[in-house]
Amino acid sequence: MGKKTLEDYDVAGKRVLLRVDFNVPLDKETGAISNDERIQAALPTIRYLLDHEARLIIMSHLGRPKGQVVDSLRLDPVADRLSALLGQPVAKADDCIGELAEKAVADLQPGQALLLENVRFHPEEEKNSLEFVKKLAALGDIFVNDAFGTAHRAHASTEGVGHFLPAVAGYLMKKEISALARAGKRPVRPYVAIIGGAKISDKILVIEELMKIADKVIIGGGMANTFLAAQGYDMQASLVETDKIDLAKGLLDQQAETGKAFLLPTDVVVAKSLDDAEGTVKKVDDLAAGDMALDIGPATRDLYVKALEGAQTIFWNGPMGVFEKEAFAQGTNALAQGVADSAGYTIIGGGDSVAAVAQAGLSEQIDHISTGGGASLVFLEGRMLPGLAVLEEREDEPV
Ligand SMILES: Nc1ncnc2c1ncn2[C@@H]1O[C@H](COP(=O)(O)OP(=O)(O)O)[C@@H](O)[C@H]1O
Ligand SMILES: O=C(OP(=O)(O)O)[C@H](O)COP(=O)(O)O
Ligand SMILES: [Mg+2]
Repeated sequence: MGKKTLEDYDVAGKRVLLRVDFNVPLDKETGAISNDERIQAALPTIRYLLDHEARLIIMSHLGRPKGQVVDSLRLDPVADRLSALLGQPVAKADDCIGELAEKAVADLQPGQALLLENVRFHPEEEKNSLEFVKKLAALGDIFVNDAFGTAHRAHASTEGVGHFLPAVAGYLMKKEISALARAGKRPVRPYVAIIGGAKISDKILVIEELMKIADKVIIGGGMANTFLAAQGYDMQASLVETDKIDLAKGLLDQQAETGKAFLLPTDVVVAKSLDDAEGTVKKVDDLAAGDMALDIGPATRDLYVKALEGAQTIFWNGPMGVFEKEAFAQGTNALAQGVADSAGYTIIGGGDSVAAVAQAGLSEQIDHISTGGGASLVFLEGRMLPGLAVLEEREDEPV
């Protein structure tokens, strides 16, 4: 990795400003944490810092509150879960800057932990505004970045503060980079990449690069709908990003020229509402008014699982459907089983994808479960991660 780590500084008594990605999936009905793997993944770093008598100040975002206070995205339940996992109290401040944060930091003793409120309640976080960065940085003496899942964002708490404090990587950051490097520059081939999920505008551009790097690209989930619309199918009420249809057309043209294997659904599971107890299987040219494509269909499932045969490297980000609802989880489950059965090196990344694989009970059979979806895609493309780039280089041998 070539970056300094938390072991390179004496943290005893110091105020350590730690960025983590506690953007955990929440149950759509109850708002409760539905999967806490992102919290668990940061525990080695948190435990090390507390054991070494740091005054630990933890920062994270949760969801996309767009610069406003959104009560359902407060971090109190996350502080409670972290406290339960650690077996010690975790204080919680109701803001990440200003008097509330400063007071909570001043009260911290060595070996104690504090979680600041959702950094995205301030619009300056995503803008990486200098004044906001300085306020955050003033809370700490050392910056540790363990938020691999957000390392592709150049935000105040992931990148900005790194310019004002000694800045080093945590254990999760280090582990993610070394595991993903195996699928990076020289993947063992055949290499199959699978992309699904809902963050279409964020991730569609990455597909162009993946089409160059991977031997086969499989598209499912919400991402597939925009491509199907680009092929001229009427996706009706499905999640489609209309302003990305032209981009998708361009990618399809490129694919036609290169002949690269690029798989799209031939059938989907549709429903009129997310609350429907079961969906209906339809061919992609057969959707009726009000139909939403919420999962890949059985023929597509078989096609995709077969396409994994013989793969030596598999990377998957983004569920094949709305797996949170049983009626639309079959595509994701079938593909998870296919990846689990593969003899190749397998990586599944993304906050929701990780939850989906855990729900399918298959996490143990995957070589690397990455806490980052967007971040691992950017890394595998060979692009720089701003949250990693800002960390100090090691002068001696790389770790
Ligand atoms: N066809 C679809 N229509 C709407 N949402 C979908 C569809 N397929 C998957 N999703 C949603 O995508 C979300 C995850 O997307 P994303 O955040 O990009 O993945 P990850 O967190 O694994 O990186 C899930 O909440 C899932 O319900
Ligand atoms: O959940 C995340 O990414 P992912 O859904 O791609 O895994 C990260 O916390 C980044 O969140 P963002 O995409 O709102 O910046
Ligand atoms: Mg997600």
